[in-house]
Order: sequence, then C-alpha cells, then structure tokens
Amino acid sequence: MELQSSYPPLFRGLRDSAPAADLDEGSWMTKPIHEPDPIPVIDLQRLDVEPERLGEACREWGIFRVVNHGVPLDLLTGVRSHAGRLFSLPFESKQALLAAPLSYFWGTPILTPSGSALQGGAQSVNWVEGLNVPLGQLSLLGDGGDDDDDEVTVLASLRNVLQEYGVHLGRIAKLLFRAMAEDLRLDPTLSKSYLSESTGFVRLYRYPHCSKAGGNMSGMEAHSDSSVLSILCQDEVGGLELYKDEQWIQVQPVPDALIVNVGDMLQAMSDDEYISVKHRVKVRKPQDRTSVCYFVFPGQDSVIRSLKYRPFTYSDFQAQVQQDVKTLGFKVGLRRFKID
Ligand SMILES: O=C(O)CCC(=O)C(=O)O
Ligand SMILES: [Fe+2]
Repeated sequence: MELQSSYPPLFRGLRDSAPAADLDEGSWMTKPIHEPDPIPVIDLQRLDVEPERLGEACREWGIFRVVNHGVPLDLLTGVRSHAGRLFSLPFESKQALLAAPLSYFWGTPILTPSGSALQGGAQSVNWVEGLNVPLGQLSLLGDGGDDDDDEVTVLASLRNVLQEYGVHLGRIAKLLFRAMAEDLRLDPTLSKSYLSESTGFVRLYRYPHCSKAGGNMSGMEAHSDSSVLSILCQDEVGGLELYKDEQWIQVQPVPDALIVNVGDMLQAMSDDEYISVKHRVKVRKPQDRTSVCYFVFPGQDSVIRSLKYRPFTYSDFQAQVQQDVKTLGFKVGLRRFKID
C-alpha cells in the first residue's frame, strides 16, 4: 500500500523527477552566495547609537538582517519545528485540520482576504505549501475539544508558540518602525496609526525539496510584499533571493538572525525613499525548506498620506491587488496609486 504522503498531490510526481522549467526572468543572472553576503546588518540594541544605518539599509537595500533582537534561539527553532511537524502530517489531515481562522494553501502564496487561494493568482505553480495564521484570532485555535484529541493538541501547541512568537515580533516591528518614522520625520500623529502589530499575520511555509541536484524550481515567484514590514525566520537551507541593481542576490541563512524587508505600505509612507524590495524563493536543494514570515500592516482605516501617492488605506490597496490579479494575472501594486 502506498504510504500516505504529506505533500499536496500537485507536488508528488514532479518532486522526484524533472524539475519544473524555470520561467522567471533573469534567473541566469543570480549571483553566487557571497561569504558573507552583502545584506546590511542592524543591531537592534544599537538602534539609538547608530540610527543612520537603518535608514541607509532601507534606502539602499529595502532588506536587512537583524541581530540582538532578543528572541530566544529555542523559540526561533521551536516555531520552525512546529511548522515542520504540521507540514509532515498527511495531506488529507492538513486539509481537515487547518480550517478557519487558519488557511492552508499550496501552489500559490496569493490569498483572498478570507484566506483561500486566489484563483489565477500565480503566474505558474509556486513550489510551496503554507499556513496563514491571523495573529488577532489566535485565541480561537485549539479550544473546544477534549484533551486526548491529537488534533486539538497540535493546534493548541501551535497557538501557544505563535502567541509567544507574535509578542516578540510585534515588539521588534514597533522598535524598528519607531526608528524608521524618526528617520523619515513622519508626522507622529499620522505614524501612530501606520502600524498595527497585533493584527498582523504569520505564515508558515514548507518548500518541498527537489531531489535532482541542480534543480531550479520557483518556490515563490518574484514579488514585493504588501505589508509595512515583513520579518522572516528561515532554516539553514536557503533559497531567498532579492533583486538589486539588475541582479538576483542570494540571501545566506544565518542562524539566529531575522531578515526584515520593507513592504509596499512603508515605501508609500516614505514617499518612495525606502524600497519595497523585489524578492523570490528558489528551490535548488534536495532538502525541504521551512520558513516563518510575520507581516505587519497599517491599522484598519488608517489613511496613508504620501507626496507620491493619492491617499489610500490598506484595504483599498488590497482590493486593487485582488482585482488586478484576477483580471490581469499579476499584482500591479503601488503604481496604481501613484500621482502622475
Ligand atoms: O519564505 C521566504 O523566504 C519568503 C516568503 C515571502 O517572500 C513571502 O511570504 O512574502
Ligand atoms: Fe515576500
């Protein structure tokens, strides 16, 4: 009898045979991993001492590594191993277990506001499965069953670890955003509503391995994030790449460091001074990759005011992205709101 597979059927046959053709633009221009790579490093405990480093990283790169962030190492590894355990459940169990307010998706990272995969959202298959967890609704997870129920236990322990993780990531987002708002001289009465750290969400990802050495699949196609900030915790496998100066640069996994990137909302708030960096994930290794990404957004109804864009809320932005993806097949993004 065939062993129950944890992989979505879409990935099963292909995973061990031919790598999918890679149609991304510029993949042949990827720079080899630098030792160490050139991504700027921000020491969270020195934000006050050298504030200019943060502004420079956001203007030049739109992405940086954070060290001395105060998240215990065993919490970082704990969150990733929870993700690994969840994804290794049989596919059918994940479909049954990971229901609202969670959403389980695969083949595309583009979801509707209610959490289901947006049809036609991806240009081609994205070699990834994910779990979307709205932090504001964590308390709904894992209640209502008896203690012997395995599924309830899995969800309850996910809730506990993400609650602790969410508090740390909210703290880091607030610290970074306060320093950025100062660097940008944002009006403090406006900037207060520009970050709603408790209503962000966390996404857990597994990128199934590609057992052919030298494989080159698209784990997540090139995109910019719609968030204010995104904060990534990844395992040691690697695969994240960013686009800078017309080249793709591989981001080297560094144990214990977090990767932060500027999202579209922050680029608008900064009048385009900060860059919402274009990035993607490549699957090149014969190992599954696990990553956990925290996304933080502006407060609901908070109007973003910018010299470069007409006033808009995050909901306006999200609705426009959904419409573009449905009708055009891709996200147009900030350009839709630009003042000509
Ligand atoms: O898994 C990663 O390294 C990146 C994920 C990502 O870019 C995203 O979720 O927007
Ligand atoms: Fe992203």
